[in-house]
Amino acid sequence: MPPTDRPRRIVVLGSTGSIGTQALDIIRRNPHLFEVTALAAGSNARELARQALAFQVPVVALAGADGMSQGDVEGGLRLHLAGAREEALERGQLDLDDVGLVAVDTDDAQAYEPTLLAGPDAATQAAALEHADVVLNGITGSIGLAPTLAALDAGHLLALANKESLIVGGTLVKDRAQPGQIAPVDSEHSALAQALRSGTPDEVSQLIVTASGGPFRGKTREELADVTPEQALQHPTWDMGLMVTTNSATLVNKALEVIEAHLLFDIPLDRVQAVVHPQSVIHSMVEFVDGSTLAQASPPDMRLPIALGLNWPRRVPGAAQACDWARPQEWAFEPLDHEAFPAISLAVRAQNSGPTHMAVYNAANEEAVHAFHAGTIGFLDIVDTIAAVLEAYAPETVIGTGPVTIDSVLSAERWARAAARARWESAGDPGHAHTEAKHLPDAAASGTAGPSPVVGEQ
Ligand SMILES: NC(=O)C1=CN([C@@H]2O[C@H](COP(=O)(O)OP(=O)(O)OC[C@H]3O[C@@H](n4cnc5c(N)ncnc54)[C@H](OP(=O)(O)O)[C@@H]3O)[C@@H](O)[C@H]2O)C=CC1
Ligand SMILES: CC(=O)[C@@H](O)[C@H](O)COP(=O)(O)O
Ligand SMILES: [Mn+2]
Repeated sequence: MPPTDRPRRIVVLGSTGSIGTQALDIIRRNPHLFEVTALAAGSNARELARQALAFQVPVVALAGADGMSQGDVEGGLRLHLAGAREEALERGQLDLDDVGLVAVDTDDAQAYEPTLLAGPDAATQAAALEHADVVLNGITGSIGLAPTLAALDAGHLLALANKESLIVGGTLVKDRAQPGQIAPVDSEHSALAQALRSGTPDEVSQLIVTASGGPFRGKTREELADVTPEQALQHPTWDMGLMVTTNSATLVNKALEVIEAHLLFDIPLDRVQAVVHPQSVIHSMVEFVDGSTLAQASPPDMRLPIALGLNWPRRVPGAAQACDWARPQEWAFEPLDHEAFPAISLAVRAQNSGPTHMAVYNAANEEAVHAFHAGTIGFLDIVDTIAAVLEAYAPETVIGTGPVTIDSVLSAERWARAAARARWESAGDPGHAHTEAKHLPDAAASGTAGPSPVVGEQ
């Protein structure tokens, strides 16, 4: 556990995203508790540079867009740092996403010379920095796996928003973590962790993960056929990044979260259930063996679980607004519609099918979500793609029969991404993508298909 006699040194991975910018707001409001040791982002060099200068961050990491050379990524970051310095010297302040105006001292701006990390492994290197205490993984997607493993191997507390890394890594991630080394940031899992403090493990009867139901709650499968990317991004209660917002609309997010709860809290999958709660005020519940159910409630604001994750296991006073009990309000619950939204039952079957099936599920979903937003496939094709790719997945031919390793997870992912893309790339009729065996990649050739490994190049 990080020391308590000085501010915790925080590494923020995904600092330019929804989780990352809200984390910086918490850090800024609590300088006695936190200081920023490193920031890492994907391609938003401008915002990253402004954050780095405003927070005087010693290490700044940028992956860069696909195909960019390390030199170009670093060069671009240097240019943006110079631009941020110029603006700060001129105005005495910088306006940051979610943080607002931050005053920048002239001498600090002039003297600022951070260490730069650039390229695909930059976030992983930042996660492994020796002098850090806490790594917040707020990267989107299974590209967050290598940084998650690096943070655990370095012995840091891992404040985990990037659920994908736990789900695709499965026991590989769990086995690397010391007890208590992962502090959940996902709102439902933060809620569960808080409620679980009320009883011993053998007193827990089941975990109940709440779901907003997304923007299409109540729609039938037929009604979902023509929904647009714009509609899918209208989340009823949360303001989040594109991937997780789309996943909320398909209920893939809830599917991932059910598996996440199972893995994080060592509860058998058949004792984790999901229920729709449209207000997103109760973030999840734990039912105990005596019939008692404990719920964690707060208005939907990720600053609460982010702050608790950064300061785990202690709370951060004033992190977010509490419920207003003077105001009339209603909290509703309703069962899931598994027919219109089959993502959760699909995930439960996948998790029970083998240790790499959820890596295949997630990779197929990531590809399909990008294709949906590119206008290549329809909304229903997202989960249909996951189902078809899982159906075609033969682990013995794709990854062999040995024990599961990082490399085999990455091979399964590569195969799944290629299999998903084959549905629309070779279909010839992109608007009506569908999977047939002939469209799927040859499993034996999967080692050469798809993007480069996430971890394998370290
Ligand atoms: N947003 C929310 O409220 C919640 C999010 N989560 C989870 O948290 C994670 C982040 O979500 P969210 O903040 O919404 O996502 P966003 O899309 O808003 O942000 C993603 C962040 O990841 C960065 N990134 C992408 N690729 C890399 C890379 N290779 N190396 C380093 N950084 C990279 C992006 O950088 P850039 O912008 O520069 O490309 C950006 O900073 C997801 O796993 C999500 O499921 C969970 C609960 C709630
Ligand atoms: C805030 C958070 O944790 C998100 O993962 C949220 O849960 C998404 O809402 P859904 O319940 O609609 O998936
Ligand atoms: Mn969540």
